[in-house]
Amino acid sequence: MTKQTEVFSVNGLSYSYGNGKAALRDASFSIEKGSFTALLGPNGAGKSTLFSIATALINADAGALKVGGVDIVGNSRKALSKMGIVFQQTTLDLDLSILQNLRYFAALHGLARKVRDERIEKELVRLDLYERRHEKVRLLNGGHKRRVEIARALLHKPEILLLDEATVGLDVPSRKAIVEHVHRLCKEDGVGVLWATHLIDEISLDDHVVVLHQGEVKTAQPAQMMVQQYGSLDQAFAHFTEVRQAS
Ligand SMILES: Nc1ncnc2c1ncn2[C@@H]1O[C@H](COP(=O)(O)OP(=O)(O)OP(=O)(O)O)[C@@H](O)[C@H]1O
Repeated sequence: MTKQTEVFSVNGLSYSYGNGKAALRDASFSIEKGSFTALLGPNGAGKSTLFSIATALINADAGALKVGGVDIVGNSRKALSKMGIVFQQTTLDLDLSILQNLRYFAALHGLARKVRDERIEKELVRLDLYERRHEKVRLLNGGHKRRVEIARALLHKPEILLLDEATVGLDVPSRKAIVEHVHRLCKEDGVGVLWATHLIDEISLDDHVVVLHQGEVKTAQPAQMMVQQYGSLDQAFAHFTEVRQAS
């Protein structure tokens, strides 16, 4: 039975691209409401494959993925309405303004004008972008584009926010600002977060960590416990993946 506070779960998930190698193998973990879960894995671990299944781009060969208790297979519309997503590559329209991008997305979700405007204002204010709302997205730097994508992903009030390597290509201050903002969202809004990364320094001691390696979930536990057991997150990661992380 789905726990009341569980906003995302994968259970025995497997997928192969048909080349005889499993991109995901019997992967299981779950995310509670308001929890920040880092999906930590080196390149090729299977993170993007998991995101493709979560967004109904591909169907798993076996196992189940649920969003707010709703199975993505057969109910993808309902499951996706409970999920916000920020992909690795930007999916904003660069020739539209920030506001136009957000309004377009709000329309896709059928938000009424008043609700739409209130939510857009709230998200842009707390991301420090409200004054720039009429600027074309093309003119924004990478960090600000990411902020707009995060604002957009929250407009329909998802229970879970999925971010796939959201800080790739950003400078250190922009990365830090985004990591901090998303952690705040968990606390302030109670949204669950799945944060795919290969960068250990993006993880806080209060987070949960799922280590994915060669398609397998090697461990899923609080960061604090990993540190207690292995001395540091770096050492824990090395233990579970048997590779030292390149910086
Ligand atoms: N379209 C595809 N066709 C065949 N194999 C694929 C395809 N996409 C991914 N793979 C393979 O599946 C495995 C998991 O890849 P995936 O992209 O999910 O990992 P990842 O953790 O997201 O890595 P990265 O951070 O490099 O994107 C890898 O072995 C990869 O080579």
